[in-house]
Amino acid sequence: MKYAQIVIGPAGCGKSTYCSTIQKHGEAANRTIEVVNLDPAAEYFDYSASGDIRDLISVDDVMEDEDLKLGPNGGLVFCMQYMVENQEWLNDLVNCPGEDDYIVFDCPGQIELYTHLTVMKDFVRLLQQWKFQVCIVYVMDSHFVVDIPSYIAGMLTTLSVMMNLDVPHVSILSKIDLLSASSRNKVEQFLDPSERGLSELIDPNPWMEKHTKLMKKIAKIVDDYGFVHFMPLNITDETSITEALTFIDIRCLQFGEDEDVKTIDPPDPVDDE
Ligand SMILES: Nc1nc2c(ncn2[C@@H]2O[C@H](COP(=O)(O)OP(=O)(O)OP(=O)(O)O)[C@@H](O)[C@H]2O)c(=O)[nH]1
Ligand SMILES: [Mg+2]
Repeated sequence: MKYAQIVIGPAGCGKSTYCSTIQKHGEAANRTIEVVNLDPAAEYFDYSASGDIRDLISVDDVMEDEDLKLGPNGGLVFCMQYMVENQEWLNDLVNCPGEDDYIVFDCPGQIELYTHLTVMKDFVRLLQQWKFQVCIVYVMDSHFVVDIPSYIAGMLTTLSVMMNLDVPHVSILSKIDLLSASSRNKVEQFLDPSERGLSELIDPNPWMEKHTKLMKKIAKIVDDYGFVHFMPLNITDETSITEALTFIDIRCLQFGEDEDVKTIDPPDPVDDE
């Protein structure tokens, strides 16, 4: 079996940093984790890439094409589509890296690629056809989830990606090391709410009664179904990196487990109400 983490998330959230952190962590543990750059507009990353979409096509190539007349965003989508249509090149790319078949794909930061366009779905299906066990690692900057409404909004974005891509999934909260102590406490509270759940953390707002009610309902659904699993990642703390990688390996990829056991546990059943 082969394993693939597809690392996605908004621009600047820390995807490339996550990839290099995981690769270095693997090296220290004597484990080979290949990283492939799939961002055709990438300018800087500090991992050692065993493959790079820019060897096939780059956004600059596309934007210079006088027939296509595409800007940076359209150009990027074009590059991704071009890549999945070039299956032979892609197959060589995923077969090329070293002996171990554990690949982390560093993807672009354009959210539409994951929420409603089909190109990443096509990419996932190709990897599955090539016998990869695939999971999505959705990176989210923890600074954007330090209050309850944004935390819930973050969950909903993650949920829409989950529904579009339809493979095991974890959300990594990045840049935890940069949070103030009070913001870190808040995030910890959201991640591990009391038994009464996330919905109880929402303060009533008399000026936005309807809005508060809606948020409580959404939070209740999130509580009940446990749809989205957020995992904090502090890249300065080896224990935190180990915890994140272990969660992904075991819960999302079944890496290192018996070949027979390949299913993810369904969420706990809830009553219809
Ligand atoms: N301290 C700290 N800095 C981080 C962390 N994650 C990312 N950064 C910094 O945030 C900036 C953006 O990080 P990248 O890893 O390039 O983000 P990205 O998601 O790959 O960005 P795009 O590819 O442009 O979408 C860089 O300056 C990183 O050094 C983190 O967990 N801790
Ligand atoms: Mg990047």
